[in-house]
Amino acid sequence: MRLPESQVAVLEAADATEELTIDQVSEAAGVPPETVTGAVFDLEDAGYLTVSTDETVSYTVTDEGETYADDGLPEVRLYRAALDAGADDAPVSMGAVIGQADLDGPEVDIALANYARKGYGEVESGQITADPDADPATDTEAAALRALVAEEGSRASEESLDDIDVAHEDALDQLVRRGLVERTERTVRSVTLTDEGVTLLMEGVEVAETVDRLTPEMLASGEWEDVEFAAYNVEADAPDHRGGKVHILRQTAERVKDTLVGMGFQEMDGPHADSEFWINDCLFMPQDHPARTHWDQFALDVPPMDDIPEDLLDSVRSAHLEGVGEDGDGYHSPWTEEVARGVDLRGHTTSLSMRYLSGTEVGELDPPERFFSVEKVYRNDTLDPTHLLEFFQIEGWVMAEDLSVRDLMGTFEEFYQQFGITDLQFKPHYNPYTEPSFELFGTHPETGELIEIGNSGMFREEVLRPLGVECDVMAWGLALERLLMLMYGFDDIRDVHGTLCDLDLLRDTEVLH
Ligand SMILES: N[C@@H](Cc1ccccc1)C(=O)O
Repeated sequence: MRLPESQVAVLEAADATEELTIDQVSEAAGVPPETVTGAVFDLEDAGYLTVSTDETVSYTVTDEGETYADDGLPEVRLYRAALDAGADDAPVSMGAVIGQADLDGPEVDIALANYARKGYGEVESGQITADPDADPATDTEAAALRALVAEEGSRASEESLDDIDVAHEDALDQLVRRGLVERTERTVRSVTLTDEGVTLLMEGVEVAETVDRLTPEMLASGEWEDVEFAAYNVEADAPDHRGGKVHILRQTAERVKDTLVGMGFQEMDGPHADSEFWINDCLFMPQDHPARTHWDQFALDVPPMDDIPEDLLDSVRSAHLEGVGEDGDGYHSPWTEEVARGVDLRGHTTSLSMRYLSGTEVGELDPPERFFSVEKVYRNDTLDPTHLLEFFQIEGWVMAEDLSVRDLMGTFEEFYQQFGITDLQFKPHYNPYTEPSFELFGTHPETGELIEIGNSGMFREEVLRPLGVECDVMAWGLALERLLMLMYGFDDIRDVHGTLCDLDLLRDTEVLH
């Protein structure tokens, strides 16, 4: 029997009675583990080997963990110092106890974060108490850490931890969460020779000369006709290689751009830090509107913007003070150029729509016109699963004669359908700059919750006339991150942004065009 070299090496290294892991076979046969794995699958298919699979978990103590294994966990040190200071009798001042516990810098926070959780006592308004019944000797985290360090080379399998009687899953989980221990999961395959395998070896196997790639020389010489090619095993385990890739948010932004370009839109571009004039005043937002305070927007301490066209400044001021049209009425509140020229981080990209609609970016517009942007905006929001201080807005507008809300709804349906979202819901809404206005909702694929994905409406006269626009304009601002949530089913925006992001989600998600 003739077999490829790697298979012969594996057969010869394997045993009929003793299970050997791929690594052991690799070492014995002098063949790399990936090659062994490939050969093992082929030999298993041919019936010469059986393969068993074992999932193993191993734990490694980190440098920080090593330090605490020597010096004691910060919370335990705090407890001992608190006892020494008599905090089991009456509350004692924190400052002195921390000094005594010899905790420095981040250790103080770590001690405080774990002290009450583990029942060592309470910390309140600078005073610390110690529970006299708490016992550091029964601290399962400390015990698990010691046991792991005691294991040779700081490595241990779950079984050996069981033996040392500290394998409380919770304690290990906590240590992992605290960054004191790293957990590694691995699939280990082991092989044994089958009877057929033994028979085959006794009958004798020879190495078949196989060729793993076709070369120009082989083609030229005609040698390719006589050689035997090795089959590729596409199921073999291979080491993971993780290259860099474009962030899924960026990839989706690109897809959104392509989609809108396909729908006949042109892209807008403009400053992230812009005057309040373009961000708010053009949008008929009164200068004393609650959204125009530092609670919502980030004002920048920079010189005022001086290149706002004078005639526009006048027409917008007049819209605010006197209103637009015969029956128009302005806001009866102050309007100053000083406020209008102040510079903010834009809270929406509707500032770009104003710049373009006013004719200052691409000149006078000739309806029908369609523009969009997919750009970052900044808001002084409270961080939570659906809000960040910055996010991407999909801004867009269509300028044409006789538009109606049906056109707007139809546009959204066409747009979202291309991302597989077909269950849009619309809710009447209020914006100072659109009438009518409505918010858009979609259903989260995992939680089933309705989530807001955008805001839209028909720009009102008070916005359009000062800009010199005579026909209708329908417009919107959609949240790119929310679209992403509906597409990929994550439910915390921090999974894709910032330090808490879900790396597996970012690595494994494929954005298809
Ligand atoms: N500026 C709005 C979106 C919007 C744009 C244009 C018209 C209507 C609404 C927002 O940020 O929520």
